[in-house]
Amino acid sequence: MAATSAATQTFAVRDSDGAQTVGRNTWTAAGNARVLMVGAGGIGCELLKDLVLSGFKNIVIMDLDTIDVSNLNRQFLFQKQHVSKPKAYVRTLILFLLIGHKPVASESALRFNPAANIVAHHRSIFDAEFNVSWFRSFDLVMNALDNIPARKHVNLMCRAANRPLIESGTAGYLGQVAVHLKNTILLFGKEEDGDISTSPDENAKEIEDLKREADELKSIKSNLSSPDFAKLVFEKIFIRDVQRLLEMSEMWENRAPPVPLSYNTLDIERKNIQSIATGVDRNLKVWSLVENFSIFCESISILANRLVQENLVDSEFSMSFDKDDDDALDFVTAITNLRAYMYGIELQSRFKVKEMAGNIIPAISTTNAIIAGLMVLQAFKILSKNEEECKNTYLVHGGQRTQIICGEAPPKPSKTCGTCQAGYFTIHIDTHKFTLGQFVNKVLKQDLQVDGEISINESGRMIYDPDFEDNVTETFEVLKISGVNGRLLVLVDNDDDEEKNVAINFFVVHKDNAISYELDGDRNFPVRYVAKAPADERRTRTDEDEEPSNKKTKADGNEGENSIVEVEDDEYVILL
Ligand SMILES: Nc1ncnc2c1ncn2[C@@H]1O[C@H](COP(=O)(O)OP(=O)(O)OP(=O)(O)O)[C@@H](O)[C@H]1O
Ligand SMILES: [Zn+2]
Repeated sequence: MAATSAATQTFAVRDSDGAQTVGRNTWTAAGNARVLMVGAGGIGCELLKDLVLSGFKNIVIMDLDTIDVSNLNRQFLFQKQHVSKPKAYVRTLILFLLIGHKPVASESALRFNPAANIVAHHRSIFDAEFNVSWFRSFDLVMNALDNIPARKHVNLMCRAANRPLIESGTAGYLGQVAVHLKNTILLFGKEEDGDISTSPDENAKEIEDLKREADELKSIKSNLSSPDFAKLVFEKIFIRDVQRLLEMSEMWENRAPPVPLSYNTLDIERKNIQSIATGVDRNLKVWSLVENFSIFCESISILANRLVQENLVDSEFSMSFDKDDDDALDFVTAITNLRAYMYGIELQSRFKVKEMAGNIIPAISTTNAIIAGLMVLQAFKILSKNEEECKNTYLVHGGQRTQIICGEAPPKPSKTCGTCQAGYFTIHIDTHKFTLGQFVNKVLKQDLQVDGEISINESGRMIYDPDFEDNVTETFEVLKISGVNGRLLVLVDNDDDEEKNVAINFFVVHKDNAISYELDGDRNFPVRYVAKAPADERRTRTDEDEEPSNKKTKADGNEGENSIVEVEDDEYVILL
């Protein structure tokens, strides 16, 4: 096959070439490292090529998807005949072209040897068999994903397995590479700021407003089948809500106030317009105010009718926006334009609204290529033990900056972030014998000295809390937390489910005939106990202070170093 030899010639890298380029030590470290690459799409495609060409020899690829025609314009390794094949599988074939070795099929994976040992899984990274022990088998994990849940999951697994993670993302011309080393793991994206506190008066007013709003919406919703439904919605959003806002005069001191629309006037004008543009024009032309009004009325009736029909079958059914649903897009275009008109904002075409509301950001292959390359540079630093030189790297475009690529040291773990502050343990037990009660008393209370109101969740299912002790005599097997990778999240304070309250994660591994338990993990994880204090005790506490009366807070310290610091207005964290 001509293509094969051409590709082989172009891409083959001899050991001596690579060693000369990056230095023998780095080259050897890359060659010896076992790397996991999660996601084989836009970035992954580039990354895989870069890894192989940079001397990496042991790579595991994971991608759950198959190739779509729409991928071909930028995921250059894919060709037309690969459409609908698993991405992971085709990667292997393509590498075969790159370095000229035959793929050998195995059950769920394909591998080939000897220059590079690449295993491809057409699977989701969430699958239970990819557990902590499995993650531990890698020296480095690289994410080339397109969604936050999968990124969070890999982050969690890397923390638990104590493996470095190089994270990536691109959006149009923008891109970023984030390095998550041990103890610097952060969630993808920015930490959220704490809640802004409100006074009791403000709260009462807020509750009253929320109630009024809920009643109003309920009454409108009860008129879904009424011919006046469009009018009811219109009058709420474009008249009453605006009038309420206009009453807050301080809001409009420095900007132009909105002008409420008139249903009746628009309704009369609507009868005079001929027909709304169709076809390409409908998408590209900016509709007039009356056209927007008319399409608003039409589309909302269609959607309301659809909702009524669906609710006959499933009373819980609710609609969500889909950019490819024509009626939904008509509705969103019209209603945003009506609102924009009211505020003197430029109206937009249906096409533009689709791009914005559908969050369509063109994928740019150059950006993916740059980001993949930058990931490999960070990988070199980690593998050649120069971790302190790692940088979170940003590809920026426009604005004030003159440089396109900027780097900064990865941020320190956040003191208020649940993922940063959580403890991660693997516990080896005989799941047929070990009971939940033993876990609570021996592991949590005695060994880790966790105190307070603990509740335990497993994959979203609550299995224990202080008012629900039914399971304490059950074994893990009976509770179906068996096998290789049942994940327990220990939540302290079950008043609210905020993620930051997740204090300790346990990965349960079954061990035949284990007499007691073995616990692997860093016992010096920062937060031992997160609890909400009653509102009147909101202040910074120290060891000497009295415990909040209704909480069994324990500062567990004998060196006087432990202190309870207030991290947010209504919460104490004990730092060890
Ligand atoms: N849980 C997961 N396990 C394994 N692979 C995943 C998981 N979630 C997402 N992926 C993969 O990550 C890749 C992300 O690549 P990319 O952002 O280029 O997406 P794409 O689907 O190829 O392109 P686009 O979304 O732009 O059409 C996809 O191939 C996707 O299948
Ligand atoms: Zn964090």
